[in-house]
Amino acid sequence: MPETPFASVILGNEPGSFPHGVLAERHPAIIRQVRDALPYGPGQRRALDELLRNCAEGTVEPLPADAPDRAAWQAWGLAEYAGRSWFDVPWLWSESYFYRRLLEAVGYFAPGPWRGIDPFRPVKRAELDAPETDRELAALDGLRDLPEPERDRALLHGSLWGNRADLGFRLSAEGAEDREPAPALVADDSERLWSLLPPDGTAGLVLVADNAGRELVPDLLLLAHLLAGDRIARAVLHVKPHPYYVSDAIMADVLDGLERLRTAPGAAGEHGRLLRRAMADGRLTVRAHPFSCAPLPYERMPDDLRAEFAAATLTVFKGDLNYRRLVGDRRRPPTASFAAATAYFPGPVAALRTLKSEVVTGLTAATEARLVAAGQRWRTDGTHALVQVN
Ligand SMILES: O=P(O)(O)OC[C@@]1(O)O[C@H](CO)[C@@H](O)[C@@H]1O
Repeated sequence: MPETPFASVILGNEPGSFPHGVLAERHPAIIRQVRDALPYGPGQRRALDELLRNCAEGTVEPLPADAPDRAAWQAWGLAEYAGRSWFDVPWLWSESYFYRRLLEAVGYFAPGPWRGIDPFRPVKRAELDAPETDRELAALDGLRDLPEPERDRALLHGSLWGNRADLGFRLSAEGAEDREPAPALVADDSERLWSLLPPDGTAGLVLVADNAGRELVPDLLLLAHLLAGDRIARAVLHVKPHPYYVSDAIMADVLDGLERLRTAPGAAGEHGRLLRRAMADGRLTVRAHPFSCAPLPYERMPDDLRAEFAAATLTVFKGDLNYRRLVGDRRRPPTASFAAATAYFPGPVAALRTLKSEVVTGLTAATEARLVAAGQRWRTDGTHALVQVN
């Protein structure tokens, strides 16, 4: 299936641009953070130092011959991009491959004791254990007596704004968490979103998750709320098959999040226990598809994933990176149609995302003009959000 033909693919080779800053500054900062996070041995430290040098000045190197996912990466573009500068290949590709190389450096895929050890786990755990998470969970008790539409809205917005909790983003956006979110969404199709869940409660919802911790917890609460009220019959939660973009959720993070909920007092604990039952009886399943960490737009998804999304009543994509992959990581005007950009998608689809990179579609000209009048930071500073549906 061809990618949307208009608008050029974003590269990271323009000094001063946001993508360039991610490759030149955020990635080295992530390596330094990982180096300090766990007691890695000399071999791992050497490999991390080598990656630090390579990602700033060097070229994309192939994966080792025995890497389990070598064939997949060759097909995803490595065959074409090996030997080129990290800055001259599609930005989305370069970022994804950076995380793959980071896992290589710490021995995540190699036989031995470090296999499967998440280098980002310490930062993810610290966030999940933070007192802010307790406060957010306690706030759920205040929703009990609200009318249903208000509770719907609160839980949807909890999941939406939970996307600000993104540990990679915070590394290069100091104080982002403390900045007030903008009062209005730049696009709001929430009514359409709710209308896609039929009142007979038969819907199957797919939620393509983004970050662990303080984003995944409100995602889980939203699913629990929908299952508890028989608004959906079943849910599938897609997480990443391995650590990615610092705080993206993997299965271990789902288990941590569920445990955090199950052991919380009040309504949060009830939601957690409901989710445990839903997992036991198959109403809630978790998937970790290899394509979830692919360096490609969803337009190029494999057939099995396409069939799964086609069968869902609604698929919800969370977060900035999933948005870039959903609409294509291309330079489009913000008024380009979201419906056209997602026309390839095999079923009803929604995006819940705070804006942390420049890709955006579906804005009205008036909204764009209002935002641009105050500068361009709205596109990347995480203070604005959208709910879009096709
Ligand atoms: O997908 P998320 O967690 O909402 O955001 C991911 C992000 O922090 O990383 C990318 C840049 O590295 C951008 O897409 C965005 O800034």
